[in-house]
Amino acid sequence: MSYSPDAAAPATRSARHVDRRRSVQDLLDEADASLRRGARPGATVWPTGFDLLDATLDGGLRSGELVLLGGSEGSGKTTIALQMVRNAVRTGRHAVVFSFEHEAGTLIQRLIALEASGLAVEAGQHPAAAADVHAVRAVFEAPDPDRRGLAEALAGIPYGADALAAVLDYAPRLHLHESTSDTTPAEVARVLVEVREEADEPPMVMVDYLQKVPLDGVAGDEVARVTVVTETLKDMALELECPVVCISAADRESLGAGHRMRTRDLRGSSALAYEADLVLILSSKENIVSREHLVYDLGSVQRFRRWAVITVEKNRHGLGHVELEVEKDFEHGRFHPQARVVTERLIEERIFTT
Ligand SMILES: Nc1ncnc2c1ncn2[C@@H]1O[C@H](COP(=O)(O)OP(=O)(O)OP(=O)(O)O)[C@@H](O)[C@H]1O
Repeated sequence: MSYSPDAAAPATRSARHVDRRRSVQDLLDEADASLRRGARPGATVWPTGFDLLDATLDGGLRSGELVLLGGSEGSGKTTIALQMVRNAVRTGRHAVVFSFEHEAGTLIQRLIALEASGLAVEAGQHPAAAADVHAVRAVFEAPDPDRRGLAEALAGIPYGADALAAVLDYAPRLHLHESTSDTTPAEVARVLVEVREEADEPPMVMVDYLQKVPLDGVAGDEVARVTVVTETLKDMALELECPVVCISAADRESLGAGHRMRTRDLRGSSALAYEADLVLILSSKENIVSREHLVYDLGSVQRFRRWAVITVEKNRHGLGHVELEVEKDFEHGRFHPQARVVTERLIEERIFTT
């Protein structure tokens, strides 16, 4: 399988599909030969690491899939996507994060805090016993007159040294790309081809976020641009056999009071919904829980605020319209990995705005 960065040019889409014709006989022979070689004829599965989400997705994300992750500002889109990437690289896989939003240093600090929190839980402690993102950032930003280096500096905060060791375990397989207005789809493809060759396997891909991917030479408005970027990223996922997880911004109107975000609210184009294999929408629970759960229990808003609801809006290969919830631990740049099915009734439109 080869993939040229030139193939990211939109005009080549239909041409490549003509060459992709195969008879069912050929495909079955190939699957048979794979099994006889001890290889896997089906798609590679990438567990997200969130137990119930993986169960809903028959194991996790698949090579060739375009996954859209939407949600309101600050709902935790970067956090959950980075955690999925971290879960993949921890199992020995490779990954590339194209970050138009955050600097690499910020993401690394979040990863160290995430590991610290997980280690505290493993040791039977509350996550709060571990250094949080603020404490990790302080280590990175403090002068080190004794020139002790990172490991020793992090040893000064709870679980810091072990958290660094945990990150170092997967660090060679995780690539962070500080993306800019030069990071066109062709550049994304070039980087992915490079990583795929180095790793000798397809990497998981995260794009934060889709509407920021620039396009040269495509006339028209944002709808036209988002359509081409979405189609191109889907093609890339198929050609390079990677799962591509794209964070997607929402239309400004949908962020207003009284609205529960849906796939149709993702900014730019109906192509987003058509091309995606999986659409996940993240919401803070207190914004979308039905009124009766709020009025009789005054403490419930505070409790619901600790939880985020992941709505599986589209799932091309399985059950859709599933509502799961995960507990936030944003102080440590993560969610608790044990998800639950939402038992409260959720609303279509948001009722309370505070
Ligand atoms: N150190 C921290 N302690 C507590 N909360 C934090 C910390 N850093 C970030 N947060 C909060 O964590 C939440 C999730 O951040 P994240 O970057 O994942 O959100 P997002 O949905 O990607 O946001 P955006 O749409 O603004 O990019 C945000 O509400 C943010 O305010």
